[in-house]
Amino acid sequence: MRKIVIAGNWKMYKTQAESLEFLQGFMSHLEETPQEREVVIAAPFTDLSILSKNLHNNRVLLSAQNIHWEQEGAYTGEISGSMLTEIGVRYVIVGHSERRQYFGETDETVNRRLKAAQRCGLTPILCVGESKEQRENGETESLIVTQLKKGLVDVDQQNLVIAYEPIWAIGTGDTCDSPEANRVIGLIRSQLNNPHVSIQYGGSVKPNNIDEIMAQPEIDGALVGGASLEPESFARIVNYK
Ligand SMILES: O=C[C@H](O)COP(=O)(O)O
Repeated sequence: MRKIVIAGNWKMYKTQAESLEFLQGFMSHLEETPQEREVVIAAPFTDLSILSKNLHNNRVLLSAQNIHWEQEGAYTGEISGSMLTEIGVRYVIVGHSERRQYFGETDETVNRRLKAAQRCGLTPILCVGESKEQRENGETESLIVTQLKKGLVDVDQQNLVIAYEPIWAIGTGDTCDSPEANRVIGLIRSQLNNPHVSIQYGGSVKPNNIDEIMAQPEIDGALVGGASLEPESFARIVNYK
């Protein structure tokens, strides 16, 4: 059975005070959210602890946006899995295109982070997706197959979510056509050895396109950036029809 997972990725937005203000506006909207939909917020490290203390039930699960592959050590600026699980974090985003583009993330480091997350019981959300240039050159399929093949070496597919995020659709308002997102997600599924892995779509998901995206048979959720920052907008997304 594939789970529906709707995750908001706050990226480098929201102080602690702003994150609590968000919760105040957001939680009441969840009364109408079907129980089987998993709602996740991937907040900056500094917000996770205070959010955890203010989320008194498991209706909203917390995610980090990165994790180091070692359990501890001299790795200035990094965070370990046990530091995250200790404060109640359940998910971690791994291999987001912004980490690949700006911080030197490779399929090999993605693989190490995925395994580290699973070792301490976190569910990783592995991001894959092509750039505009790669799409125009007809490289979408081969790129994604490579990202999966290298990223998933020795990774347990029983505890994994994948997000298909075409880079050209991120933060641009230029959403990938839903049938096309459905097709690529079908291709991703064909590369996996567990048919129950949930696969999200990400890239300019908004209140006005979520219904259409979630109507696609292969799409099991969304990874939402900008539209997850406002309570009403993210609520409309998690409460899609
Ligand atoms: O992780 C989320 C994605 O990068 C999508 O961001 P966006 O919804 O602002 O396009």
